[in-house]
Amino acid sequence: MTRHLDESDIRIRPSRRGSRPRTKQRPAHDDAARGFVVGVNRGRYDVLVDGRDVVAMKARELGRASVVVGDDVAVVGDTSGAPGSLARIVRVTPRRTALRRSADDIDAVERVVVANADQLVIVTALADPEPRARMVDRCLVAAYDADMDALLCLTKADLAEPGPFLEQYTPLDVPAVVTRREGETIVGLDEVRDALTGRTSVLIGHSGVGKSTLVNALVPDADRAVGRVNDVTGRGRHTSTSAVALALPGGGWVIDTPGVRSFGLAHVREEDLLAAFADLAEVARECPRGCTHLADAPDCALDDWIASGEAGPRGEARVVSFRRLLAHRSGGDE
Ligand SMILES: Nc1nc2c(ncn2[C@@H]2O[C@H](COP(=O)(O)OP(=O)(O)OP(=O)(O)O)[C@@H](O)[C@H]2O)c(=O)[nH]1
Ligand SMILES: [Zn+2]
Repeated sequence: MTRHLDESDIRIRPSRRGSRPRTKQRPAHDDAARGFVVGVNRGRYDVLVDGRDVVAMKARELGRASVVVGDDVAVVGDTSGAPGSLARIVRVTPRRTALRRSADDIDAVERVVVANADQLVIVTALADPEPRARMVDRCLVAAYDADMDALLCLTKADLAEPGPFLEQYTPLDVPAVVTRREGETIVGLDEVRDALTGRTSVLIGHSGVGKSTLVNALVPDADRAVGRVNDVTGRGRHTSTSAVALALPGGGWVIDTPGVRSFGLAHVREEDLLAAFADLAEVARECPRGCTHLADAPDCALDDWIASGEAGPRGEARVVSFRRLLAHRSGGDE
């Protein structure tokens, strides 16, 4: 890993650059190591530093700033990773993406759940349990709000055809991978692996959809990847509800979110979601101020676009899908 510079580096660096040696009195931490947060456990952070699993706490100077799985951090102190050692996180690099949730659909105070992930993998069974379109929509909203890509992972195709369910997402261009069980093997894993390799992916899904089955197939030595998990499949796998990052053998990370089954989306504004649909955002520039862009919004430019025929069938389908997502921000998962 290379040393990086961020704003705080620049701010604290003494102006007389050439004239080191380092003084003892400033807390600049320019000797800090760079780390990647792979787990959070009751105020302790599992941080990967140069391939070592280091346990760290937040330095007091970070105050109430949050540190979450996926964060790129600077650590000082004992970064040996030796048993009983404890390092300190002194800095969090500005996040590229931030997956957020509100406590519920009314509480607009959100918190970040995972940082810097590239895509949200929405794991849904095609049957047993029945797929929940509304929950998928809500995950899509969360992904787009986070500036992440979305990937549908439809499991149990041995029990039901993916076609009808998948069609709902065609206008949104959500990519999908489909898996099924044949005897003891899961077919379709290669496609899943291709979609995940080299990227940081957050997996989310309701209980019973086959998420653990997937994680175990993708990360055979999930235990060692984080250096602290003792039972990958059983209960008690993670006593906390926080996320954990597992290294993929071919590169990239899978972030499992055992406690995160749904998202409060109160913090997501129309414009946040609209930004993920460049074509619609362009049209909506003509909207009246404060337009909600919902079906009942007066003079919404999206309606004119459809009425004029300019949108075409595909544009119209996109508007309908976009509005469905907007509407599903509230009202829970069911
Ligand atoms: N028919 C079928 N069953 C599957 C498939 N994938 C997983 N299962 C079964 O579905 C059940 C649930 O799988 P898990 O991997 O435990 O599901 P999970 O989403 O991790 O659920 P929790 O562990 O409760 O969070 C298990 O009995 C699996 O064997 C599949 O592709 N087809
Ligand atoms: Zn509008």
